[in-house]
Amino acid sequence: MACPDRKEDSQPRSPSWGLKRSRACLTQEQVASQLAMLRKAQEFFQTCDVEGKGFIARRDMQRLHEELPLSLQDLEDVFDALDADGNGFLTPEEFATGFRHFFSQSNSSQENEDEQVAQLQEEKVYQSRGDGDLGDVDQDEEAQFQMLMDKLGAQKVLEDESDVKQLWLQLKKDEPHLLSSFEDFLTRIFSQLQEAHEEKNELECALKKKIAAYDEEIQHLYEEMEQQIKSEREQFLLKDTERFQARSQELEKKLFAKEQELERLNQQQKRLEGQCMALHNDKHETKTENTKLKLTNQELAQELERTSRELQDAQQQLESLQQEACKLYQEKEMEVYRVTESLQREKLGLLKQLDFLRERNKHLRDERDISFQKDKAAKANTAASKASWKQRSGSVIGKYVDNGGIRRSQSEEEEDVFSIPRRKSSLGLSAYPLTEEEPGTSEPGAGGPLRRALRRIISIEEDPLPQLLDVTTEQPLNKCSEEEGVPSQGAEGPIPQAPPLTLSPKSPRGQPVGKEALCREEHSPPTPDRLFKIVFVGNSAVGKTSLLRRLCDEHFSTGIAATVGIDYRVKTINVDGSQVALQLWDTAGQERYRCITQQFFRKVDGIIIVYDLTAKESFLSVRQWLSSIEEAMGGRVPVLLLGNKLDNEKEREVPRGLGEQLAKENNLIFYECSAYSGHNTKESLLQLARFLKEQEDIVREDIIQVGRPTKKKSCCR
Ligand SMILES: Nc1nc2c(ncn2[C@@H]2O[C@H](COP(=O)(O)OP(=O)(O)OP(=O)(O)O)[C@@H](O)[C@H]2O)c(=O)[nH]1
Ligand SMILES: [Ca+2]
Ligand SMILES: [Mg+2]
Repeated sequence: MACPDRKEDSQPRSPSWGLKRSRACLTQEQVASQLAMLRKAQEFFQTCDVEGKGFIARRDMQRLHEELPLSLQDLEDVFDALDADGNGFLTPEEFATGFRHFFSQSNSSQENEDEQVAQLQEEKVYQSRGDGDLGDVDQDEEAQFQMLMDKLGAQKVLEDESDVKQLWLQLKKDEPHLLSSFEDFLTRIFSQLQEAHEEKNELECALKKKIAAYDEEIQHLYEEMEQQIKSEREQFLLKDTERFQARSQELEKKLFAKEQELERLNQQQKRLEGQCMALHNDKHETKTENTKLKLTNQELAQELERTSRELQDAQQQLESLQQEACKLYQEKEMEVYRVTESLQREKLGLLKQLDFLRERNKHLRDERDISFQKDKAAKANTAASKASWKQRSGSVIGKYVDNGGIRRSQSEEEEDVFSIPRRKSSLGLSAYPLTEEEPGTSEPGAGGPLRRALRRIISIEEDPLPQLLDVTTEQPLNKCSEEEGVPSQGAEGPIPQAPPLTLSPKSPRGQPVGKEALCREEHSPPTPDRLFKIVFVGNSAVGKTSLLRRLCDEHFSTGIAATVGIDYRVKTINVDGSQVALQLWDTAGQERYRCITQQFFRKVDGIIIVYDLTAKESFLSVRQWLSSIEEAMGGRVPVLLLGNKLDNEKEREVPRGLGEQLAKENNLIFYECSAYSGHNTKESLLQLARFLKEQEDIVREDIIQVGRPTKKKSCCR
């Protein structure tokens, strides 16, 4: 823009410009000028775009300030005017369009100026003419020429009419006939020029249109490109966003997984913490328990110490008691020995008496025979003589002389009288000397000796009841003490009172204590041929007394008081065809009576340990009972273990298996029974009795084989 300005300024009225203007009336000339203008515009554009960017920025325009005589503000205005779309850049097209526009404007202003100049020149010519001598003629000619010009419309085409005017004036003057030709020529020329001018305008218009179309196309392309870039960018952004989203999703997933993992770990940690806490608590509890147990342990140890001290004391006491007992025993033995001696002396006396009586008897028989023969002769007195004999036979001797039937009752009587001194002389001496002498002294054919030899040698009379028993007032016990009591009074002098005929070979031993009970129960069966002494032991309230009552009375009585001291009953049972009398001793289970009970162990044939299967501790005490039996008898006695109260199954505390196991371990006979229902009571007793019988049978065989007396008791266990 500055460039044309500059050219305008530099050559405003140059003759070449006037030529150009005249040429522009022609189409070719117009095109050529347009091209030249474009070139110029291109040149100017390149000048402005020093860096060759392809566009001009505002900055580039401002640089021209130094080269052009324009202010910065002017340059700014120029730039704004050229920047048609106002984007701050001037494309070559914009530049060219602007340039052309500017040019055309400046051209039209130039034309106006030119016209004015021409008028001024014409005025000057006219003035000069007016100034000359030819004033009127010239004015005429001038008017004519002007009219011609006007007619031709030359003003529009010609810039300088002076040449044509001079030529026209010359012709008019010199050759007026040519003037019309010249005027025709001018008319033709001017019309052609007019046409060319119009053509040029048309071309210019077309060019403008084309440029506009071109610009539009470029604009369009530019827009398209921009659109494309935009879409590309959007696409790229979209892709990027997608990628980003995918990536973020992936990351989110990962994050989620991590979070879950974290959660899981957290939970695990919590669980572990809980466990830790629980363990800690446990530990704490265990610790406290431990300390408690330690304390208890210490206490127990102290108690143990105390108990062992007490035990020691008790042992010492026991030892002293034992020594005392031993002394007493020896004293007793001595006394027994003395009594036995006196008895033997007594026996010798009695034997002498017996001899005497036999003699006497013989004598009497002889006498009777004689009198009988005498009476035969005198038959009238038969009845009287019979009566007198009966009265006699009432005497003791008569009884003795009588048959076996009488002999039995006699032996009973005899026992009543004699058994007591013999019971008193018990303990070891027993009836041995008696039985040895008896075969010789007794009548042959009495049938007794062998049988008696096989009989049980020891009977319960050998065991004086402990003095404590005198306290108990149970019926059998009273009888026992009565029996004991009566003869003991006469023990000092039994010989004078006893009739001489009482020593019977048929009486192997005294009737056992409690024979009354036995006789009461067993009236019909014959006298039992064996007797065993059995003792019931076990904790208090296990049902020993109840069992005894069930066995002897065959009923269960409620509300039994705890047994005090010792009591007994006799029960005869049939064991495989033979009658066996069982002397059943009931002991007190309470702790304070234990020492009394233990004294009984030494002289028993069998022991029944009872426990209550609904009370565990009673079962646990069984081992204590076993050891005290072992202590007293050395394990030589058969033991029956009874678990009582089987009827009360729902309160059972001791499983059957435990009882069986204990029995197996200690080689015991074992039953579970009920005194209440009677279940297994007889069966168990029968089993024990059978065992005792078989055991005794073996001993008997041994005695027969060896042919000498053996100690009765044998071990079965
Ligand atoms: N259900 C049931 N109760 C029984 C049975 N035997 C005994 N009893 C009860 O057990 C309690 C004690 O019985 P006792 O026979 O006096 O016991 P004990 O062993 O003689 O006791 P001490 O004399 O103190 O040694 C009583 O209340 C009886 O009724 C039984 O077989 N079944
Ligand atoms: Ca622009
Ligand atoms: Mg009892």
